[in-house]
This record gives sequence, C-alpha cells and structure tokens, in this order.
Amino acid sequence: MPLVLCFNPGSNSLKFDLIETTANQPRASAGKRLLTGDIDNVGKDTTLEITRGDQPLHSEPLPAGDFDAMTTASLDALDKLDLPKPDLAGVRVVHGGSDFNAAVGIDDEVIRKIEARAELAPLHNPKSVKVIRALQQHGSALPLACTFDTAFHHTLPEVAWRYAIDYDVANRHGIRKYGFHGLSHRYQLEQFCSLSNTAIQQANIVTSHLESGSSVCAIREGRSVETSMGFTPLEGLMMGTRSGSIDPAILPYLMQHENLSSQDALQFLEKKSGLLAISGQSLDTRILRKKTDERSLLAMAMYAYRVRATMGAYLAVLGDAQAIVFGGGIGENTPEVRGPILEGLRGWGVDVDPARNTNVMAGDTLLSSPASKLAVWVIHADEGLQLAHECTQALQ
Ligand SMILES: Nc1ncnc2c1ncn2[C@@H]1O[C@H](COP(=O)(O)OP(=O)(O)O)[C@@H](O)[C@H]1O
Ligand SMILES: CC(=O)OP(=O)(O)O
Ligand SMILES: [Mg+2]
Repeated sequence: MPLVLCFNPGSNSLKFDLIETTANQPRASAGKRLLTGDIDNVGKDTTLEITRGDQPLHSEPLPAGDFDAMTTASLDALDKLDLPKPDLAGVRVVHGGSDFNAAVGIDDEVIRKIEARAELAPLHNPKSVKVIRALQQHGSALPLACTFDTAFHHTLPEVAWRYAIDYDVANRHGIRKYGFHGLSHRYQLEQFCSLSNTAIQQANIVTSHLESGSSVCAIREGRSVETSMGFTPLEGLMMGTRSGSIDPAILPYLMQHENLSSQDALQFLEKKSGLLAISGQSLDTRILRKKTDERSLLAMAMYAYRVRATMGAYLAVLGDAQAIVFGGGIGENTPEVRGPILEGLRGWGVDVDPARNTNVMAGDTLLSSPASKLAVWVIHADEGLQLAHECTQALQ
C-alpha cells in the first residue's frame, strides 16, 4: 500500500495530497485520499489549509514566498500532524517536451531536462523544480518521481501537432503542439469509461479542464488526438490571466506601439489578459459569477463562447462522439459557463435540463437526459489521484 505525497504546482496555487495507492490498481480513482493541502495566491501573503474531506486539520498564515518556501512550510506542517509517513513523493511537471511519455523517477538528468523546458512553461516548470529541490533538501529522503502534463498527448497525429510554419525551422527548434493538462484529461477519460461502462479503446469523447489554466481535448479510441494548448500553455482557450489564441500579428504590433520587450509582451499575454483583463476585476469565476456589471458579464460570456467553439470543432475532429465531459474548478462548479455551451451544442443532440445544470455543482454526474444523443458528464478532474497513480507505477 504505497502512501504517496503529491505536489501540484499550478500557475497560482500549490496543492498537495496524501494518497494511498495500491501497486496494481487499475486506475487512478482507486486511490484513497487521506488529506489535501492548498496554498492559493503563492507569491503574496497567504494561508496554508490542510483538510481531510470537509474536516479542517490545519490552517496557518504564511508570509509571501516562492514555491520552495511553500513546499518546506507544507512539509513542516505535515511533520507536526500525527500522520503515517509517506513512502514516496510525486511532483506534477507541466512541460516534458518530447523527452518523456510517462512518469519517471527523479535524478539530476531529469531535473536538467525540466529546467531546459522552463522557457516554454515559465509559469510552471521553474515552480516544479523549486518543489523538487525543497523535497530533496527536507531530509525525509523520500524516493521522488514526477509526471508530465505533456505525456498524454504523445499520441497526437502530425496533422494536429504540426504548425503551418517553415518545416525545417520548426523541426530545428522543436516548435510543435505538445498539449498540457494531460493528467486531468487522462483521469476524466478513465473515469468516464468506468462510470459509463465503456472500454478505453472505444471511448470517443471531448474532455475539458477548465480552471485558471483551461484546455479541451479530443480523444479517439482512448488516445488524445487534438488539444487546445500548444507549444506552451498559452495557446487555445481564454483563461484566468492568459489570452489564449490571438492573431500572432498582435504581438509585434504591441511591442512596437506600446514599446514592450518580448518578455513584457509575453507577460502581457500570460499575466494581464484573460478573465482578469476583460472583467477588470478578477481572474476567479467564483467572484465573477456573482457580478452583474457589463465587463464581468462579457468576461464570462467570452470564456464560455471560446469553450463552446472549441468543443464544437473537436466534435467535428472526432466525427462521432459519445460524450463531452466538464472538469476542473470552473467546469465542475460553474453552471453559468456550462449553460451557454450546452445551449450552443443542442444541434449535436445535447439534451440537458437547464434546472439540472444549475443544480449540479461538483461530483461525478451525468448531466444529460437519457434522450441526449451526446452524453454530458461532469467529472471531478482529480489531478492528485492521477499523479499518485502514475508516480507509484514509475517507482514500482
Ligand atoms: N469551487 C469552485 N467553484 C468555482 N470555480 C472554481 C472553484 N474552484 C476553482 N475554481 C476556478 O478555478 C480557478 C482556480 O484554478 P486552479 O486550478 O486552482 O489554479 P491553478 O491554475 O493555480 O492550478 C479559480 O480562479 C476559479 O475560476
Ligand atoms: C498547464 C497549465 O496551465 O496548468 P495550470 O492550469 O495548473 O496552470
Ligand atoms: Mg490547475
């Protein structure tokens, strides 16, 4: 019964879980979560919250610090609680490039490769390295493994991963679509198959991971064949603070007319765009869904519109699909976003009672009616369970 301590450094948050797995469990959802920890808004004064189910175990204010300091504070807090000792630790890494198609044990060479990809995932990869270094220095001497968002998308066909730019330049620089949120899309796929009694090889579905970072994935016969994030996690949908896809000509135009360096321009698109830029108030849909001012409503409508347009495109990619799945903090908990998407997909045979959509918040639920040609599921996209599962397999 390996006990796995998993760290998930996101763009804004550090989440961790203590999860009991079994060496030969069939899928991630078989893992058992003993507790979960959450530090939101890393970089500002913040709070570490540790909970077991709904029960608070520990709450501690933390001064502003980076992801290494947050990891050390989490490990210290866990040491003080009377808990069984973990057997291994796992870390989510966003960008593994073409180097990794499965979870691996961590050594210096793995860390070097993660660092080499930092330029392509500046909001993520450096944070994973900070978490890994803090784990190595903590003295608990846990075996360490990591797993990669990009791994699930290794099956993309070339028509999907290749950009229509100079063939040789693209090859020389490894410029291609990699795709992200693979832990979440894989978890949703396997959970959909388990709940609907579908064999993985027969699953043709569209999954969505809708949070601060957001992406959609088309899955044919159980394999990722198209996804909305690309060379970096900036492409695709509108996100909390990220623009998603825009006309690339906007970038040099902005650099010239707003006098921005390439780094400033990237910051503009990664940190100062998305829901935050349009609403002018918040990147968080928990706040925006309660607002009634014009710009907050526009931000929510634009977010939903882009998900709907991408899901529609991916239904065309698949040709024939059984289901769409909503996952992630927004996908699971925001009927205001799901509503216009479901309305827009009526022509594909989606039949969901609007009252049912309004009432479903979280949990693994079939949203659509039995008459719906395309099933609609809400599935709790549990990156922690997937991380624990994959890291256990890597260190077996
Ligand atoms: N319970 C919830 N209800 C509604 N929205 C949520 C909920 N939890 C998260 N969200 C949405 O997801 C976002 C946080 O995403 P998260 O994945 O925690 O961030 P990160 O990008 O750091 O991984 C919030 O800003 C909010 O828009
Ligand atoms: C890849 C990515 O955007 O991750 P997150 O949603 O955790 O920021
Ligand atoms: Mg996340």
